[in-house]
Amino acid sequence: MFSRPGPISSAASTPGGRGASRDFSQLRRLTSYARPYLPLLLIGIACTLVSSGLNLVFPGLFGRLIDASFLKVGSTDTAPLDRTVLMLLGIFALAACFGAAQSYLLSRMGASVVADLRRALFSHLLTLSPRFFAAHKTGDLTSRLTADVGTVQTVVSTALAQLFSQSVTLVGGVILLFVTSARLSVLTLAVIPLVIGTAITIGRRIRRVSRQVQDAIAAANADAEEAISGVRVVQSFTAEPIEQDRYGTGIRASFRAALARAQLQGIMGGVMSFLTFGALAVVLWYGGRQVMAGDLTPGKLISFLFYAMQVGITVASLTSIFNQFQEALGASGRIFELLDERSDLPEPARPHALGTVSGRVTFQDVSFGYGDRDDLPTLSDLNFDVQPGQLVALVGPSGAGKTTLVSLIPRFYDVSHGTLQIDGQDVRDLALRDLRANIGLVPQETLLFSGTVAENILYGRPGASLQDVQDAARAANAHDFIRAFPQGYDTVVGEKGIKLSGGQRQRVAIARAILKNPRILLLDEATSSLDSESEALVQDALERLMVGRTSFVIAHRLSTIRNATRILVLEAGRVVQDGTHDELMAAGGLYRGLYEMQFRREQDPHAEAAQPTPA
Ligand SMILES: Nc1ncnc2c1ncn2[C@@H]1O[C@H](COP(=O)(O)OP(=O)(O)OP(=O)(O)O)[C@@H](O)[C@H]1O
Repeated sequence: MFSRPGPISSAASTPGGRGASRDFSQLRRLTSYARPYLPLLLIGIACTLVSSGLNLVFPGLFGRLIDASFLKVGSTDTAPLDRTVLMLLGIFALAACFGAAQSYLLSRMGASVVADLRRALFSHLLTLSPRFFAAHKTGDLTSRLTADVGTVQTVVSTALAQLFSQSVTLVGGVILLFVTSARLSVLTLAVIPLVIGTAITIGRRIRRVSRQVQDAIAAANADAEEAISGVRVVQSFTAEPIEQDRYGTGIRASFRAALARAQLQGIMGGVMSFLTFGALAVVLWYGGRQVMAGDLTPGKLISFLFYAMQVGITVASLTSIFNQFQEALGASGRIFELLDERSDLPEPARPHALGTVSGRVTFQDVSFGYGDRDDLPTLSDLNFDVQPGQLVALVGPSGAGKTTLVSLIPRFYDVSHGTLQIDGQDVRDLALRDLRANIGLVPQETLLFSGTVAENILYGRPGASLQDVQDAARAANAHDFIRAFPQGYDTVVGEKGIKLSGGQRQRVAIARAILKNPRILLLDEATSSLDSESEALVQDALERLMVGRTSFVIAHRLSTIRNATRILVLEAGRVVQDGTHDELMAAGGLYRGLYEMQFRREQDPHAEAAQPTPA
């Protein structure tokens, strides 16, 4: 699920001016997600104030109880004891109620904020361009959606609640310490800088090692994800030991880092508890002398000890909350970075209305490069005009740029030079939604989504009637095999459609495109060998799909090439030949060579097995 974190993981906050101001702006941004839940937050804080305040009453009452009752040995008047214990019970009950309300309200706010954040992040991801996805690992993106948002969730829901309650306890506790005994307070508070110092120094190292644990687990997970999704390849190569080794190495690294973290946590726990209890011992020693001298009542000393313990525990937990906040800031940095990612396909400020599309497609002086090889554009000087309803076959050697050309039409990439027009309008002047609503894509690798057959077809036009779905399936030669399934259209296709055969998947994808009814069709014919009956069914469905639409077909089949109104022959990103089958055959050159090679292979599939395909 998680991949190795990208280089951006250094977004974790750093001490110092710029880091601190970035932390602050991140915190502000994070809190902006809490704004819709302000009432929840305010009521939650109010509950926190009440429950923490009530908890602070307990040590004082306890001290009073000791002075009023326990020290009066032999007294039969138990009324003060009864009253105080009743009050204590009442206070504990009230504090518990308010504490529960506080925990629920703040957790609810945290869960809501995080759900909003996840939704915003996912919706935003869907707007980004293929260029972005080519540069980021899926595992890294899903890890931000799950692990990073999860880290923020822990902090927003639990640590935030604790931060409020502990802060109240700390401030109240320190005031009450001074009220109880100013001298003892000074003595006790001298330890606090030591506690904070230890927590911060060791805490920082724990955070570093925690990050190593996370990184190592993320890396191991990325390996596991790859091995599991490619389990057939792993098994067919009997490569299980290699994968076990790879995963084992990652897990060993995470184990070592986890051990180091456990050591540091052990040391921190020991030092903290020694400091806390050591301070209490000193207080007991000094306070005991004051009691003996009659400067302090025993009850007050006990109250003081309780307050000191409360303050000590609060300081320790505040330091751990501080560390959690630091982690959450790092994680939210990774999230905001994605949210700030802008698509490199800007939407026009005032999109032109597209209206009813006839399907004319014009390439004018189009050049295009992916940007990583500036000197070598992938496509150069493309000039052609395709009339509505024409079938254009794209042929050419592997790597010539056929797929790239086709992906410019739905604006998966923007042209580097020139213009690409649909019905005479530059695609960059159209709203992406309008443009893509008119384009149907049937890729070589058919991708179905987990869900039922019907849901997959409906993807083409959500809200279509069952009758429309069935008509589309019929036209795609898919109806009969779907009907033959025990669950019919409700058959679950499995992840990526794994439960269907290759030919069945293709026909469902064709039905989906038919239901969408686009004016322009982009088709990458599958090269995977289907048996001839299945291939004939797919071919027949495709032909029906293409009728009346402008179709660009990355052609692998002779029949498509022959039927095409026009054939564009690409070589190294340029159209080197353009014409009908007959014209190009007569002209000789690359097309004729490719055609004859494929023709020979179709006659005798074994003869040219080692040769590249025409398309
Ligand atoms: N996302 C990408 N980023 C960078 N370069 C790419 C990308 N996709 C393709 N290329 C490069 O662009 C060139 C054209 O690739 P393209 O996939 O368009 O060729 P093709 O003619 O469709 O090949 P094939 O018939 O083998 O599918 C190749 O050199 C390829 O390496």
